Amino acid sequence: MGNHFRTPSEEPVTPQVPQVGTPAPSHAEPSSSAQDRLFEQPVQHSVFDASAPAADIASAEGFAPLHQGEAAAAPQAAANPLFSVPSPEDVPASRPNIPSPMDPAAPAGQEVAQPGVFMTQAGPASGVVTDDQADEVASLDAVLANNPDFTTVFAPVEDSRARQAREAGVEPVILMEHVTKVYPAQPNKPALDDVNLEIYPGEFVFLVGHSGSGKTTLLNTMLRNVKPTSGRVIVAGQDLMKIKNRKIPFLRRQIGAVFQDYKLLPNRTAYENVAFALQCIGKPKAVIKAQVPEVLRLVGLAEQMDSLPDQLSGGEQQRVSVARAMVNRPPLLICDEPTGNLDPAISLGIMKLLERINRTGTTVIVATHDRAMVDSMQRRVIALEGGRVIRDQERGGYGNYGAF
Ligand SMILES: Nc1ncnc2c1ncn2[C@@H]1O[C@H](COP(=O)(O)OP(=O)(O)OP(=O)(O)O)[C@@H](O)[C@H]1O
Repeated sequence: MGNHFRTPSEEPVTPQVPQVGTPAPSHAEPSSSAQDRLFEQPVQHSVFDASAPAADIASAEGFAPLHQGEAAAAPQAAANPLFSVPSPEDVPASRPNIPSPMDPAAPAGQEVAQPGVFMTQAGPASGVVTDDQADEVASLDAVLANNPDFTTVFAPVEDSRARQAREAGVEPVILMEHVTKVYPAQPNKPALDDVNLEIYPGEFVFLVGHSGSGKTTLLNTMLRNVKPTSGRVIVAGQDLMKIKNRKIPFLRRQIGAVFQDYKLLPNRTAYENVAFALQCIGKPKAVIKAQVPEVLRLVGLAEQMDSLPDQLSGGEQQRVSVARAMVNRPPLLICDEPTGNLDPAISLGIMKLLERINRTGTTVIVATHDRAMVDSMQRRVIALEGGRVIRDQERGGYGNYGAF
């Protein structure tokens, strides 16, 4: 997705560097023994500590290969203070800053419209909401809340989770402030237009919107593949507008990336594709030998390690790609239409896999056109339109926009 009008002279803005998810050749930075030691320890993850062994994931309850059945249980993230943001299940679906129809009405003339809020008239000039009006709005709210399609149309821009995290002193993994991107080829049509976002550790976020609404550009700014025209992008404490080129490989090794077209090396086996990601960041052979089979087992490909990509189905190839993205245990996983080439049943498996990875504490961001998936998972949804965030909903569905 999202390769419109790209020219070699424009993107990427930084030198090609090895990164998890985009294997690069052997000029990878040498390993440091400290990093390797860290990699081999049972880790307390920092937001940007990419080093937990895959065995940690395996030990996470229920995080088993897909074919081994269901029941992924609670995440281990709770044991980790840095991943202590409440899970979506723990966060009340209330809408704190949104006036309830049961609240006393604002004095006449002082009603403040909020974006996306289903506003009602405040009632008669006296400011009193009649019981009938309150009942009507309450029942409509209930309908909206229970129907993803309606909910997404009328949903408010919510910030309760962000506020909770902020109050708890947790830093966002991703912070975007007034981010605008104008590609030279389209000077009058910003691909991103004053985007403000906070994404916290452990969140699972869907990014939706029409084709061309800016999803890929937004993900690319997080990876520093695209440098915004203006604004501020902080990823795990690194200011990407100021980061030095030589530090970008370190940034990217903390971010797993999964793409619609898998981006596997065609002449390498599943094992070799995953191993290559570790080789690129200088992991010792012993670590690679231990980690790669483990992570392939976790994605249910224990039997296909020696298969070349063209001997695998689309879903299996995508699982190799997910394995490659997660083998270094990045705290952040960015997925650009990971199910775009897959049929619905296979897509479901990939999404379950991503959800399980998220349950181990990894922040997962998924750009998708998969309406059914977004509706069924009811996670945080950020909707883009014309490069602007038009909806940021703590738990939502796909909505009536963002479809093809
Ligand atoms: N390298 C580029 N040069 C010029 N314009 C670009 C470039 N990349 C993207 N655009 C434009 O920026 C806008 C956003 O594109 P982007 O690929 O981010 O959208 P998207 O939501 O990911 O779309 P899709 O769902 O089709 O992948 C579009 O108008 C697109 O044509």
